[in-house]
Amino acid sequence: MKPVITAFERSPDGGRGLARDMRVRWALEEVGQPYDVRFVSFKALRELAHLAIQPFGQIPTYEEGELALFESGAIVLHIAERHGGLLPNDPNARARAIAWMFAALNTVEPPIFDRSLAMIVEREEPWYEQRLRALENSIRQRLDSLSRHLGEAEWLDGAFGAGDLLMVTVLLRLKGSPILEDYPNLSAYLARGEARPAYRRAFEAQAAVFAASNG
Ligand SMILES: N[C@@H](CCC(=O)N[C@@H](CSCc1ccc([N+](=O)[O-])cc1)C(=O)NCC(=O)O)C(=O)O
Repeated sequence: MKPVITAFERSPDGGRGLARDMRVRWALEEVGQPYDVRFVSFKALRELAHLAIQPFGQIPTYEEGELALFESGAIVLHIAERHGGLLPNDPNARARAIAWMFAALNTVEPPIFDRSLAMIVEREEPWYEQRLRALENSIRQRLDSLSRHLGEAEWLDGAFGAGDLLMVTVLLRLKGSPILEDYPNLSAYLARGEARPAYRRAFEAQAAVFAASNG
């Protein structure tokens, strides 16, 4: 049975893969699991039918038989647990890989996401420049630590896994920014993620949705 995920019928990110269905698409492509997409409008996000599976009125969701899941990180973890290839079998290595999933979403993503949101909705505020500087300092603090951990390694902890998948989608939001260019090993790490065939298939799929909605 093919799982069904939800995504924006018209993504505000212009097909750049920043909406969080991208990480679910990528995980499904990495494990070779075909899936269907139910596209939702911003209006539909607020309707009871969607709130019943996503209490915060957002995408993505993941439905498979009786299971309905929300939270992109939890969905990636579920996919990794149901299929091989995204988490190590060794219990300690698996636990460390899950720690990196949390680090991506809980430690690194927040200032990066908040900066991208601030640059859209807070530009006119009197305190915008100060807030932007504070957010960029927080981002640099996180990237200093991440860059130091990664060093010249290919992935965060051994083979590519769910923690790398999430971390790459987090860093994607900084692609092309002067901040990321200050960390050559993180720019190369992002490029390695983007070069994966499964990433390319997921990226092209979400980009095609935007192109079709823009047609
Ligand atoms: N913690 C949740 C967060 C999900 C989430 O942020 N969903 C967003 C889309 S991805 C975040 C996002 C939003 C916009 C852009 N963009 O580039 O315009 C990119 C990414 C959403 O549904 N927003 C609609 C709403 O809240 O009303 C998860 O990880 O699943």
